[in-house]
Amino acid sequence: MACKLLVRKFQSLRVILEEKITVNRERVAKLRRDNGETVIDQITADQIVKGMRGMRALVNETSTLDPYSGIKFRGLTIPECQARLPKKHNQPLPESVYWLLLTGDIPTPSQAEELRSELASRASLPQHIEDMLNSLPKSLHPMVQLSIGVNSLCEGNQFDKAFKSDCKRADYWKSALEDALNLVAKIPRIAAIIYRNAFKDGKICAPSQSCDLAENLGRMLGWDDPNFFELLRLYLTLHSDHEGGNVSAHTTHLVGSGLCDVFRSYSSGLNALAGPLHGLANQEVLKWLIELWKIVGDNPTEDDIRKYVEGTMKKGQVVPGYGHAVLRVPDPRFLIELEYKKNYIQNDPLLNIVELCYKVIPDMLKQQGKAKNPYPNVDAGSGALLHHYGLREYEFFTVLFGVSRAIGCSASQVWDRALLLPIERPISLTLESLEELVQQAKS
Ligand SMILES: CC(=O)SCCNC(=O)CCNC(=O)[C@H](O)C(C)(C)COP(=O)(O)OP(=O)(O)OC[C@H]1O[C@@H](n2cnc3c(N)ncnc32)[C@H](O)[C@@H]1OP(=O)(O)O
Ligand SMILES: O=C([O-])CC(=O)C(=O)O
Repeated sequence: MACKLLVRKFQSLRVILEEKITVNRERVAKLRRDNGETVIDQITADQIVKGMRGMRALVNETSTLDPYSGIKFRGLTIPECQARLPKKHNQPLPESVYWLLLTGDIPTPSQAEELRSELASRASLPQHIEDMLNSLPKSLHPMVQLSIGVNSLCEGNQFDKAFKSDCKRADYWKSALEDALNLVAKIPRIAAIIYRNAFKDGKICAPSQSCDLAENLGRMLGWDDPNFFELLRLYLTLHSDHEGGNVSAHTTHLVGSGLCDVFRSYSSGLNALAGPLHGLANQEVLKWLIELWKIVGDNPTEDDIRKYVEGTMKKGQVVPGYGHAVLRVPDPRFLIELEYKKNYIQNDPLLNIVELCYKVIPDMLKQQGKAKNPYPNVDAGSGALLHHYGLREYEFFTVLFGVSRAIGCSASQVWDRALLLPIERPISLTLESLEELVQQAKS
């Protein structure tokens, strides 16, 4: 018996995906048939001991990252997404970003609306998950709470049902899509409950059927400010995806490759995001900036900033928000954050400090001579923008990153199942065997 149609109400997205999946499966089959044994790259010993940097080893359809021009979502830069995707006010709707990442197509306004309405209809949580979240200690880091909340969504997931039934492997993507839609629809409410419990009075409004994902998130967090919703739309676009090799996307992909459903895979991805060298930098930057602001006041000089940065470096710490494993230019996402400040925000002292840091820090990192990329990344500016609109509890910031990254990671997981990608299982080496391999390669 064939797998039942799980995405009943959602024919257009499903039909579009089905057509594209058929074409892309044929591409994979042809690639393997004609060129499966073709050597396309070499690996150095350095890459093996230095975090696989530059090693091209994963298939990921949703986005690509160029060291010099930055991220492209399905071939579109973020400014192109801002110009071409259906939007509300001036920023793309998160739903249109999701449609783009899932299908590779720019949605029509009615397709974006269809997805908006579908996600809004799924935005509430089962009562027992709300109760469970409400029972967590307020002191538990918000990212741990988010990971627990997302993990708990796996109960009754469609992917496990399909796996345990006689659903064909070729149809797994359909249940993966169903779960992916639920993840993206429900994660804003998990995030908002965590925020309201940890930092406010625990009361929270219900999600609205008529709002987009960003406005619903903003309202449930407790805001009633269209400008904040607009910032959230930008934030959700900027952080949604960064090709497949970053720590959170790669973790999600790896866990999913063992055929874990998207909730458990992404819960693992969230734990990966919570590392200070990755998504937690979002929080670390603001903590660092607030300390700097306290010391230097509203109108610091470049020398004031230099002194503070020197202090960070002398302690042997990284300057948060600077550097990148792939990018070799200022992160285009950071430049868009500065542009947003220029267009919408007059004279915010903390954001002025962010700009002054950008003038001073790259030269200092160049002088230090260690960081391969001395420029700011996305985390250098996003927290100060949230701070401007009154969201100041920086321990919560990476949760918003996690809400956004669910869009890219879950779209990728649908494609992992669509392309029938197998369990990921590379081979590790002991130092001894690596030394031997190096000797063999040289002789
Ligand atoms: C959403 C994101 O995940 S964006 C990244 C967010 N993270 C941060 O902002 C934290 C600060 N930045 C960093 O720690 C790093 O630049 C990373 C993790 C982003 C990239 O790491 P890598 O690819 O290993 O960087 P790179 O190859 O340039 O590192 C070389 C050396 O420069 C140092 N370095 C890199 N960035 C910085 C920095 N911002 N401040 C000080 N030193 C740095 C590294 O610690 C490393 O030192 P070591 O040789 O003593 O071990
Ligand atoms: O690409 C990376 O390694 C980190 C990053 O900027 C992201 O995940 O957004």
